Amino acid sequence: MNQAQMKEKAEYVHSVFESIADEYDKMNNVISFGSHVAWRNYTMKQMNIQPGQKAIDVACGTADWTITLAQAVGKEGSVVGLDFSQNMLDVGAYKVAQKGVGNNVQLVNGDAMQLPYEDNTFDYATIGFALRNVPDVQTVLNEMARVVKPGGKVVSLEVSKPPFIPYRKLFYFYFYNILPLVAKWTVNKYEQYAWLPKSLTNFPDSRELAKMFQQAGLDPVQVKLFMGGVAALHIGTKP
Ligand SMILES: C[S@@+](CC[C@H](N)C(=O)[O-])C[C@H]1O[C@@H](n2cnc3c(N)ncnc32)[C@H](O)[C@@H]1O
Repeated sequence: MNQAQMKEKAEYVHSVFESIADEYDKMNNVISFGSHVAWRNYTMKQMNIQPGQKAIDVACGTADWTITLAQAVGKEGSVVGLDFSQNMLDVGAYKVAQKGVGNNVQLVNGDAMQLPYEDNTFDYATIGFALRNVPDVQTVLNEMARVVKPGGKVVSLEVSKPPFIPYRKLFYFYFYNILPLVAKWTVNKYEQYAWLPKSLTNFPDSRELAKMFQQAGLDPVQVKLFMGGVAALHIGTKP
């Protein structure tokens, strides 16, 4: 992708999330049949984050993962939730206040492609269901690897491509054909949710993504597939 195409993608993605912020949480449950909650819980167990640690949740959206991280690091720790959609952050800010974690959460309007933090700042950098949306996956992984400390972890939870081809085709049928219709019936939005499957088309599969983690200097890289590979967890450690 050249600079102009990356700019165009970022502007389009920004407009999509600005317009779906209010129903994002509801649709997340509908689209994944609620499974994303179990995937997120599993991920947190694997991360084994400790009280007092520092984390950044990149492209945090409505702050679900940010809040879970804040609860895990406790009062002595701190969490930044960063996103470029102010409407998504506003929904997140309401939830952060409701959950009573406002003291150790900072929600920041910023770009995942250029994190406004110094090298070696955080113990964890997470990104949930958002790598597909960024203009350049490698740049974002490099940025996340840059801002974690040596020994820190970069963690991505993302929709993926099932390795077993017949199952992949079945999943694609649901993702490309049924899902936008479900969105139309549920929240009367088709175009914005037709973006979701499109965002997977050129996205790397779980093996390719693991290589990109390695290219960002992360080693080892653990990979776990969920539901036969419709979603994948990648955890890379900064040496
Ligand atoms: C599908 S939502 C995921 C939200 C949240 N991480 C979650 O797990 O529910 C994708 C988010 O990525 C954000 N995003 C996409 N590109 C971004 C970028 N370049 N910089 C910052 N945020 C970005 C969008 O605004 C949106 O909130």
